[in-house]
Amino acid sequence: MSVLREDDILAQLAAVLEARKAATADASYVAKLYAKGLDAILKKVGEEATETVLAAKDGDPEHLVYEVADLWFHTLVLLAHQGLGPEAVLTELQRRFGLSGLAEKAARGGER
Ligand SMILES: N=c1c2ncn([C@@H]3O[C@H](COP(=O)(O)OP(=O)(O)OP(=O)(O)O)[C@@H](O)[C@H]3O)c2ncn1[C@@H]1O[C@H](COP(=O)(O)O)[C@@H](O)[C@H]1O
Repeated sequence: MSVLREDDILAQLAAVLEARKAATADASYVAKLYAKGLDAILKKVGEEATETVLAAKDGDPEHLVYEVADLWFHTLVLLAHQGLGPEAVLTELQRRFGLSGLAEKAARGGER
């Protein structure tokens, strides 16, 4: 069974991110990011991660949700740029589901 339905917002967004690979940079934020390249995308992911941390510290749930949405969005752009989609991450989370994080870490023999 697929981890993602076609009408799921993640699947719809992933389809738009794929389509933006053929778009011109002046008409689309995503196409502009693709044109800037991997380092620019990674910079946005780093910025949004920092903004998520700051939002969590300020205690406003709406602000936190807003920043996590920015972070998820930019990680989806990163995945698309690397030829991947959300289904790869969801499949990995599904594989881990029910596995104790502590047991998994012990099986690895400590830190990764
Ligand atoms: N979900 C998003 C989304 N979330 C955040 N953003 C953009 O990500 C940027 C967040 O960066 P910042 O908060 O740092 O704001 P900023 O100063 O404007 O950003 P920079 O100029 O520094 O990059 C903003 O420009 C937001 O508009 C998004 N841009 C697009 N999408 C989705 O992607 C689709 C395709 O977008 P386009 O390619 O622009 O049509 C859209 O229809 C949406 O569904």
